[in-house]
Amino acid sequence: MPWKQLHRHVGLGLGLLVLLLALTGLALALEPVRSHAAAGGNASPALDLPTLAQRVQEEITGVEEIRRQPAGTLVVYAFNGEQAQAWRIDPASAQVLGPYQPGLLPRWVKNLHRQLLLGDTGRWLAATAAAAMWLLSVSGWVLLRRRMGGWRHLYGRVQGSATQRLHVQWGRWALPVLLLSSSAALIMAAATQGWLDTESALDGAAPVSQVQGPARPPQALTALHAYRMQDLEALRFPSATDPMQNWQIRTRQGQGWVDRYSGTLLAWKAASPSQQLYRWARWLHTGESSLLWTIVLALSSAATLVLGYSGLRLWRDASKLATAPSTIAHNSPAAQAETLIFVASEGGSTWGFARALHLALVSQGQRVHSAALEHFNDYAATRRILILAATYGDGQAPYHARHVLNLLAQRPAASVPVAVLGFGDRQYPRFCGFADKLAQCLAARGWPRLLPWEGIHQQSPQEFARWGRNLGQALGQTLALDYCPPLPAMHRFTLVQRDDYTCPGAEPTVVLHLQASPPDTALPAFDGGDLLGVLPPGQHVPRYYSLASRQADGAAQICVRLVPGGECSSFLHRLQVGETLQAFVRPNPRFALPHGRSPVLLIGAGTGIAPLVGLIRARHQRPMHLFVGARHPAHDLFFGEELQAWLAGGQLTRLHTAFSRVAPGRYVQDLLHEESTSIAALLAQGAQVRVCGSLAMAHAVEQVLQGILIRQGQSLQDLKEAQRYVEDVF
Ligand SMILES: Cc1cc2nc3c(=O)[nH]c(=O)nc-3n(C[C@H](O)[C@H](O)[C@H](O)COP(=O)(O)O)c2cc1C
Repeated sequence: MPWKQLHRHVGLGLGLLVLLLALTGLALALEPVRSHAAAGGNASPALDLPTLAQRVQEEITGVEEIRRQPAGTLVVYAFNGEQAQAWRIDPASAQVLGPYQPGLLPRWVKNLHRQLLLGDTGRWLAATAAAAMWLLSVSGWVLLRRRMGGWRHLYGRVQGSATQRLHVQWGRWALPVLLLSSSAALIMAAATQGWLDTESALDGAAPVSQVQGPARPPQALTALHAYRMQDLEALRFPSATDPMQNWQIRTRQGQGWVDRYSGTLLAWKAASPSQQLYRWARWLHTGESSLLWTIVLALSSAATLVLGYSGLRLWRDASKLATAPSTIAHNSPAAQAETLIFVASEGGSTWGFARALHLALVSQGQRVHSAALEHFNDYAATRRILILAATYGDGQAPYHARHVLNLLAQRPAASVPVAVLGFGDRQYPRFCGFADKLAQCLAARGWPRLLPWEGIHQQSPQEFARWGRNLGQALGQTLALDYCPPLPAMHRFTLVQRDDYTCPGAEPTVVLHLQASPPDTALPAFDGGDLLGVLPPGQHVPRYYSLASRQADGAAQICVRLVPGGECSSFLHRLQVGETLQAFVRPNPRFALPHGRSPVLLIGAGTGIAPLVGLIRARHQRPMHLFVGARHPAHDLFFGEELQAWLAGGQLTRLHTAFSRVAPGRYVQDLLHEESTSIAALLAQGAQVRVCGSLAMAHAVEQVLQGILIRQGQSLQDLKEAQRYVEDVF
């Protein structure tokens, strides 16, 4: 079932109605909290039922009925001569507390909630909103499970943008409650339509007493002693003028008649299953007799507002990103195209890359057809197939392409060469896992390979352009793929300080201290390890640099090595104090440290030290061990002075350094080898590991740590899956 479409269409179509009911539901949930507070003021124990009835009868003339409201408030209805009266009474003494006046505003809100002040039509609309909420909850669960990679990971760390995280985090706590509450609302709506027997009035054929004599006072009615006060819903007194009438009682369990002359039970009618169901539904939906549940309901109503807001933003972002094949210009019919492009995408961004590739090939004079991956096929005219595939969950396919591997495994290979390009993120344990599986499956089935499969990290425009050049070579053409996914809003930063490092025989490096231009209230809060996307003047492709500081540190610090011919690094190296640049912050929540006391192993080399410094700055109050590689202690140990100060102050527990240009010439992986015993001990204590640096360094580090872990009966994959081992690789 297309759950995403269902969730989206119901949310967009009926969202306003659901939000109105959520708002009024929130107001109504606060009302029982108020009456609980009012009823809970008296700490003395409540009277038993016969005593209460006796005292009420003595104190109030013309008593007809005592009702106990779900929150515990007792109301006595009496008819004094010509006038109907209602009094609130104290459950502990039966004394009159004052006249009973239900508030007008809560009644108005209740009407708005139940029938939108529109009578029968409104009741149907409210029922529709309940059904919409139910559908949103069910589809939300399915989508949540899919996004998190299974039920087991449902409450694990959430990935994605701030809005995605907001939607998932609120959703996974609120959904169970919203599902229960909307199911209950549907049952209540069925009852309102008369499809369910709820029978709440004290009526029915009243049995007649067989005994004669004087009527007994309430305390002498033996049957009345059997009922608990907390179960009572209503007790109706027999009429003083009609000797045939008896006592009637209604409790949660059912209703009965007590003989006014003998005090025995004349008849008892237990609540039917549909009445019980209705009671449960009312309890679940209104939380009326439980303060705790009322608070939970109020919170879930508030969550609906947050979910509505974040859902709308997600929809807006997705519709900006998604480029369905129908909106791709020059999309030739599949059977006539020389090049077929198949796309697997969950969030839509891969479609942007596909579109750029499509247009670039069309501009070379090719006939190109782009389609979603589940339409994978080949035709007589097909000369090549290009697959662009994102990875989701834990190395899995985007949902729409979930059956593609089975499909490929069943079909015979054609002689058409195929290239697979993955889109993913190296911080996930299975980088581009789905593209990898696709490439393996195609190779196993015997499809010729146009290019070795490759993975693009974090939608990097540079990596995409490089792959384009390789593809061009394979096709004997020049292919310039100049595409960058839509960027977030830019902010202006001013350079306030620069620390230059020059190392003989190596490219210079600079640490830049940048301050957002005041007053920039729209700049999101950032942490060490998040990324700064810098846009050099006249360019539209950003370069990402890890942040070595938090917003609380006053300036955004980045560490930039000059890349020969690199436009962005050259621009940053030329930047002088007082000059400005355009940049934005991209959150990197996977790299952040989770709360806890377990030790932390920070491993990095070169400019890779920057995000690790950002983590140390956050003063995590836990053992922090830094392993860092550089060329020479005097030339390129970035943040060297700060590191010494943090070591002296205890913010950093141990600092291990390896210098490649100082005899005997060691790298960070050599350090890890030497310290393998202490590292093994830290890992056994549940250490968190963060690694940052070049791909080559990250591989070397992985190998050493894998060796240590195997001796402990663990593997690096275990650590990655537990998100204890996270890499930030460039
Ligand atoms: C919930 C979630 C899970 C992800 N899982 C993986 C993964 O297991 N491996 C990987 O390489 N990338 C993973 N990614 C990163 C995406 O594949 C990457 O951002 C991709 O560019 C998204 O493309 P799309 O917008 O077309 O779906 C995940 C992203 C999210 C939000």
